[in-house]
Amino acid sequence: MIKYLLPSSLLQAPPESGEASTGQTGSYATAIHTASAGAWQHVRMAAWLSLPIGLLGLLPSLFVLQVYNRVISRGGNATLIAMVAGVLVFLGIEWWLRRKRAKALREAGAEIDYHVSQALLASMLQRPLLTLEQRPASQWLQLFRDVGAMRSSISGGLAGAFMDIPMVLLALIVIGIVAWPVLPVILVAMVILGILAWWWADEVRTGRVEEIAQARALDRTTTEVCNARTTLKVLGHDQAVRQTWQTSYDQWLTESFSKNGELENAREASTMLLSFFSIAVITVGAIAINSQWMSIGSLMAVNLLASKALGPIAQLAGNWRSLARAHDATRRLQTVLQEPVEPAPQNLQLPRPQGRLRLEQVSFQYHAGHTPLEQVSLEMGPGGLHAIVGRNGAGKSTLGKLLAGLYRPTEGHLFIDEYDLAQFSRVDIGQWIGCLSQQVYWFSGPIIESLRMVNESATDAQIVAACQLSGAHSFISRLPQGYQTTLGEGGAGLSAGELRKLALAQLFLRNPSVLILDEPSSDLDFESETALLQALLKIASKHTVVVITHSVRVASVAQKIYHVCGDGQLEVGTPQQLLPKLFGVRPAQASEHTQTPASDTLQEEAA
Ligand SMILES: Nc1ncnc2c1ncn2[C@@H]1O[C@H](COP(=O)(O)OP(=O)(O)OP(=O)(O)O)[C@@H](O)[C@H]1O
Repeated sequence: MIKYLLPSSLLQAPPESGEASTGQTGSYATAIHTASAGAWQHVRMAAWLSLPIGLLGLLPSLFVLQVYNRVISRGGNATLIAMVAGVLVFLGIEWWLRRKRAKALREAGAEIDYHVSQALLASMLQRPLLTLEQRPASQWLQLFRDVGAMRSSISGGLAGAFMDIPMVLLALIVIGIVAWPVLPVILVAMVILGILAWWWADEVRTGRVEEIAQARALDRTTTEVCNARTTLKVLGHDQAVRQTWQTSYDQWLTESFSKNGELENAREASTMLLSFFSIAVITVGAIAINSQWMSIGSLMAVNLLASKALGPIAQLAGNWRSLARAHDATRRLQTVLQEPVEPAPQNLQLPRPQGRLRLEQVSFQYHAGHTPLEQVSLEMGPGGLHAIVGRNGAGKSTLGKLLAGLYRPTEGHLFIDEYDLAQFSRVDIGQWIGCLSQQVYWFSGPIIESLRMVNESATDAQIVAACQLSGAHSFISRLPQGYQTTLGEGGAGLSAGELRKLALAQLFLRNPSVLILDEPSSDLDFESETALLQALLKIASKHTVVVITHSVRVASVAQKIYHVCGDGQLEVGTPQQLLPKLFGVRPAQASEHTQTPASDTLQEEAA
């Protein structure tokens, strides 16, 4: 049955896809197929249960037939009581079987939801940063909602209607036996309802494309407005945004309203047709009774049987929309799940590198065509503080992301010690290369839990030491609940500088060989920047520290400066060589406020 509810082409395991350079193309491509195979046993169970349910569904009509033909004419009350008792018992059994069938279908839906949701989340987290950045959050949310659409097509009313189709056949057989003169009327009714259901299915399907496009546009706008709510408040010019949102909303509402209207028409028309055919059955039946071709009991029974025969077909017409939605959802999910992901973690304990980074003829080009780096070769570390500088948009963060293994070079190779980074997943690389990005996102919840998230085995002493090193300990200590303070979404409740210090503490807790920090001091006050520089200098004695910065103070204490020129080229030199040219100052002037700590405040276990 899954085959009918979901696009059958997707339920076959896709052919082995050609492996991309990452080696993991389509590793989740079979997720829907696997989930459907898992759900199949529940669906099969539901299908088997449908047979006795179908048979028991005939009982009320046979009961009516017997009451009219035997009980009323012969006045046998004892027979009636026995028959009622029997029917009640069988109704109880039918109710129990129906509950079991509904549970089996729910389990089938849950099986699909569970596996596909997990595959979707894993594939989202495991895809290269560059492709991750290309799909907005609203589209990811839509995909997770799509999983729900798949589930409800299996466990909702539509699946029940499909399961009841065998009942249609049984009902027709009984009608043929007890009331053959009305059989043609019912067959004609079935054909008309079937044609209408098919025709509406096509209507729904063709209209869905436009409706989906409008719904997506609305989702995108709504997500952006929600993300930018504080900015809008600050700027105080929400009128333009309201206008954009309203336009998008109106377009979606108009489309959805007209599609809903068509479906309502389909549903109402089905109900009216059922009533019409009921009258037609009674009329033909009455003529047949008058001609003594059948009894009144048969007519009463056939009235009940007709609803059993026509009900599932009428229900299908009303449920096409959810079938169309499930089809679209499954196709979208399948496309996304087939997209390339990064290699899976190697789970191999390799010797920890010392932290020597080497770029060999590396070029990097964005899909849009921009090439921030062209044939760049360089070496950093092991150890030491290295500053990457350059004008806005020159390509500093791009270089940082390449060094962190977040972007893969378009050409050339990148090594950490003797290892080529191309062979590792981001999870593997993450043990050795830690990265603090320009935008820090903090998860809601107690501070201590978010800190522990990055290193579950960290002791309390190590967490406190990492916070002391990053400068977070002093402000956390002043909070009434200290480390147990619960922060809101995105770290609401703390300042940008405080959040940056917390993110730094997380980075220190991971204790990587190489630390890459993208503008770590951008939100920090003068004193905090001084403290950070002292901490970084100390860490740089044992680790390779790469800082992307616009700060002349940071650049002045670096062992080497890497100037990203913006034309794809890179200039390397000491602060003495490059500071006067790039910042117009001498290193001594820039670093006069930065002294290495007199006492050893660095907690070795944290770094
Ligand atoms: N995901 C992306 N897709 C396409 N182009 C991008 C992407 N990210 C950055 N760019 C482009 O690449 C160039 C370098 O960006 P990058 O973020 O590396 O600059 P930067 O030197 O770090 O700038 P800033 O000092 O402003 O942070 C920019 O021109 C930018 O428009």
